[in-house]
Amino acid sequence: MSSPDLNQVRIDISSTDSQLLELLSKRRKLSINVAQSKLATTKPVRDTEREQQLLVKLIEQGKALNLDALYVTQVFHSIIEDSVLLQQAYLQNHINPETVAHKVRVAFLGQQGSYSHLAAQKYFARRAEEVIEHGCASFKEIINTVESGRADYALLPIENTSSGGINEVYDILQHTSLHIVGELSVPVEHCLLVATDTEEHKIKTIYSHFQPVAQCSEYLSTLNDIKIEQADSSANALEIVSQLQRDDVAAIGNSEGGRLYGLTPIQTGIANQKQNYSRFIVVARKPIDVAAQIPAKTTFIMSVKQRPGSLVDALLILKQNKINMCKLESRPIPGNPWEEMFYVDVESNVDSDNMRNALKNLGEITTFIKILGCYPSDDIKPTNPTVDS
Ligand SMILES: O=C(O)C(=O)C[C@]1(C(=O)O)C=C[C@@H](O)C=C1
Repeated sequence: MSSPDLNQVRIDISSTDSQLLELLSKRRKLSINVAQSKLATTKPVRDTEREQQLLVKLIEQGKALNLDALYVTQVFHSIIEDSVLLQQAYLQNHINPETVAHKVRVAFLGQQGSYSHLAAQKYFARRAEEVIEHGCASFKEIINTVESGRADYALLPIENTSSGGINEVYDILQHTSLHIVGELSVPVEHCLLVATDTEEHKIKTIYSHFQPVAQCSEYLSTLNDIKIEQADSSANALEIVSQLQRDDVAAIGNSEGGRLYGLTPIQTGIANQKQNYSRFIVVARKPIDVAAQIPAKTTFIMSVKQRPGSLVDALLILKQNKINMCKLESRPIPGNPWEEMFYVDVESNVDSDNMRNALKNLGEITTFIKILGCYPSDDIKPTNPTVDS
């Protein structure tokens, strides 16, 4: 048998890919139709039972076509995630028409290639056709840029799965007039990046923002005689190393950002936790409404009376109203030694009856309470198909 002609096979592959794209686009239009129908019925966007039925059927059909179950599941998890995000965006635009914009100005920490820059690109890819980027040198500058109207949104990293909460951001939230309008989690894959053809044992100085240093502490402790030089951001570290062009310096950063500065990774996956994620919040001058069909989160801050059990009493109010708390952080209140401000994230829409009731009751027993924002939850967990094997 003569072997297939590569050029012809490639032409056939390209044509099949075009058909796949057309089908994906057709499916997306159907997702919008679903969203329109849910708008009228207020049914939730997510229907995991339907997803499970879909996946089981698709796995079965896939088997008959020689496609393995894992592959089919992965492809359709990604298709369904897109469908959910698309529907959520449609419903959010419908309920907040004033936020629909062709062009948005976004402030973030650092410059091109920083994790915040990559997160901003990811978040706004679905929300605006044009993003005007506004890199800032500090969190204060970011907040100021949005408060003064020079940018529409800011992205702030709030916590990381390795190094925990970012205190400076929590403290800033106590005083800003901005509101949380969104969140997103991005995988943080730290690498050791270099500008020349060098090796790990030759590195004497590592440039990095202090957060990656904390997140990679275990790897860094295995290196001998290393000096850590602090940079303003991860991207700033990449820029310095790119300018120095030395065999004995390296930066901690992500490989995508490194590419922008002509750097190559010599070690990958150097974070303490292999599943290293950063969660960002998106803030704006005006609060938004969250459609009832979408899972929402509300963030509020509160301080309680200095007496036994006051925090427990506050949390019991959430329990009595069947509200799940997904985060609790405490930070000192400047000028009030040993008093704490509590940051609470709950899985609830601020406009729901339960949440209104809880906030009313909390108002009666707390010494201070302020809602920082209500926003769509970023957490789209893939549905598990029940596969009989
Ligand atoms: O069928 C629905 O209700 C949809 O919203 C569509 C769809 C899908 O894309 O297939 C998306 C989200 C739901 O969780 C289930 C299925």
